[in-house]
Amino acid sequence: MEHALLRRRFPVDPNEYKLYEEIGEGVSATVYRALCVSLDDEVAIKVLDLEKCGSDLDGIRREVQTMSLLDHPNLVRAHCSFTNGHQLWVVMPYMAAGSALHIMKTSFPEGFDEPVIATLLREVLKALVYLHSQGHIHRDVKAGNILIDTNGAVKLGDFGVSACMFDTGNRQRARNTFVGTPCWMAPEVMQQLHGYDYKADIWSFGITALELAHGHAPFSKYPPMKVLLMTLQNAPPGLDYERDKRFSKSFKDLVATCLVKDPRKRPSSEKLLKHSFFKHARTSEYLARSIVDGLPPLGERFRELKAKEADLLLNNKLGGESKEQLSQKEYIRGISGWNFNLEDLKNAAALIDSSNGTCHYDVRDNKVKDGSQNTYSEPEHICEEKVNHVASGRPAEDEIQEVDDLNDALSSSFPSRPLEALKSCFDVGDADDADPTATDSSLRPNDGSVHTQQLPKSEHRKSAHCNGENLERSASVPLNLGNSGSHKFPSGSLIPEQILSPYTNADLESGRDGFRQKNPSIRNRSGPLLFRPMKDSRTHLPAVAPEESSDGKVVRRKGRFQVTSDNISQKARKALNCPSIKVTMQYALNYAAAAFNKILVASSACSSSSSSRTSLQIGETRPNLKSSGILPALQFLMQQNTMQKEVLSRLISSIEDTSDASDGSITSSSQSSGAFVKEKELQSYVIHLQQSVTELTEEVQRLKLRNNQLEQQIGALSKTDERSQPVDNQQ
Ligand SMILES: Nc1ncnc2c1ncn2[C@@H]1O[C@H](COP(=O)(O)OP(=O)(O)OP(=O)(O)O)[C@@H](O)[C@H]1O
Repeated sequence: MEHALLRRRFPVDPNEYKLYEEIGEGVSATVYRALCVSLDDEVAIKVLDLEKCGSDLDGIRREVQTMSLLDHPNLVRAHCSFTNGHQLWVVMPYMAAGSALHIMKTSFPEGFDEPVIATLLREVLKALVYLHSQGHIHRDVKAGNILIDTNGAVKLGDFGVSACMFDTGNRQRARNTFVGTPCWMAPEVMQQLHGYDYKADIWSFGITALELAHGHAPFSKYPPMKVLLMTLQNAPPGLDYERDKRFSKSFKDLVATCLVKDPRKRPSSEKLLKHSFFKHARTSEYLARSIVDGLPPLGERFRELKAKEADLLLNNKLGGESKEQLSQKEYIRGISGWNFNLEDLKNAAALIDSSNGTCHYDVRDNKVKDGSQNTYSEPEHICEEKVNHVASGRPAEDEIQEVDDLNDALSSSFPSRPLEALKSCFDVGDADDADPTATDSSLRPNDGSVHTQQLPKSEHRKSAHCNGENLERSASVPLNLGNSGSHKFPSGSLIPEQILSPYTNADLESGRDGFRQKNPSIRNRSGPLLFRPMKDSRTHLPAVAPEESSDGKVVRRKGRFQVTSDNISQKARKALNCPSIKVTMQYALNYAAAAFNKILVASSACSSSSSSRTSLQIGETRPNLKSSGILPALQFLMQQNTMQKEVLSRLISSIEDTSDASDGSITSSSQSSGAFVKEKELQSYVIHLQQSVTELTEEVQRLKLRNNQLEQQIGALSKTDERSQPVDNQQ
């Protein structure tokens, strides 16, 4: 393991780097090949737009810290990081072969051979064993994050910083519910019922194994909502088909071991490393020989892939089948997204063939696949995921009917995209709200136009590419990297205050309210990379649990929404029991939870406005709840409540519509006296606020502890410098 003290010091000045071509692109970051001039070392620089991630600067700081503290040969570790204008630059070792996904797309569209897979997975698993032992969850294990060097060295990338990528617009809301990419996402992460732990990485690891074996992840051709539905309802995917005959029994067993729906039944990473499959693993030299040698330069491959994507997009538009194809492209890019169109839910259910328990695609799908990715054109791919109705215990017709019920139940209130209507009502003040279908934003080439606040990314990319390959540019040349007027604060030492320095105290003081209004989720509650179970959304909201009604009848209660069981109509009851509506309700609850978090933030902002210091420094984020400070928050809360109540009322009445006229006993607290209910709600929110304060205090303690560790490291580094000084002088 590389020792911290022996590391070379990478400069924390953007002018010390020469940016070359673009080699990768994420949701809100672009990765460039670059040269560190003073050290004459080739590096990769990940450029994150802090304005895009502005809603979770705290999260970024925490995660960049994490990135600097973790140290393992199979993890990409940041050399240093610093701000440049509105951007955060993270300087990393350059992994010249790129990601396993890039390599597959270029040379192995059908997936790798087993020894290659075993070698890649073993290295990734070593990284996971280390991460888990340090109390971290990676949360984004996938082929796109397995980076390979020319010598065949394998490193897992994108830990830490990745989490902030979702924190803008709709993605920010997505972040509050789950993190990761749907195809690789464990069922418990999707459900968010009981939280999740490091076993979620084991599921993603199993999906990654399938991805490396087939060239794409299971369900990758489906839109996100279908992926959610299929992951939750279907039997886990595996290596069970004709085309998988080439794989050994031990590989099949490894995949089956990881892809168990119950996380408790999945092995730990440590145990998994002992699996017999890894006997097939070879050396890094083998990897270099078999998959790296002969590859065109990374920048060139990246450009070609982008050109292919652009073609696909163009074809989509011309062919008028953009929706399905865009979703595919979304997955080709490995980006998660949201699509709540009920038609998709119905289509997903319609894919289920009750007679043989398999899924199939229609002619249209096939055409799309043929025209886009040859990966999907072979007959065996046309039927790749088996749907296990025995597992779900219900015939397919029922599932289709349930989706119909769900549609019936909701469509009267929300004529189109009902879940988006819920979303927009539960979330306020977000700059990106205008386009609820903005999942597609990530699909647009040069999507700078989507985020109008920041310098356009399109220009950024244009300048990076305008002259074709190897466009060399000094980092000081504006690439919208805005040196002028910016505040540069080196953060090579990764001291949190420095990392978050583009905002001056004055900026923060004068603009905090506006800033937080624009970025309401400044405190990300999903706890990126910290090893603790996700908070159950029910800690924010009244529990979802069966309970006895006053007359002894069981009622189902979801927040303020309660249903008496014996009076509800058959149809409405069915709709409520439908997994889709359970997921729907969970989203609703999660968005309500997100709204609550914003209230917490608002109260924090109010209370801290009297302070002259920035609240973005470690240990200062805790809200100080004074009555004068909390008043605006409570007003905000009341406003929120009214909106939420409206939505819930519409939801209730839509379900009532589906029941018989005689059935009229669906009740909700919205029917109770308004003032009394509001008072109760406020009381309960205040209790939640107090709970959150306690949690924040704990988090501050944790951060302080880390800060101390950092300071010790800095101290040790300074001592080493002092010791080496006399030697230099003598020379
Ligand atoms: N150190 C590196 N060396 C070479 N290529 C890299 C490096 N880091 C990242 N890349 C390339 O850039 C791509 C995007 O980087 P990264 O995964 O960190 O961004 P991201 O926004 O987190 O992506 P995603 O949203 O897919 O998780 C990677 O898939 C990889 O191909």
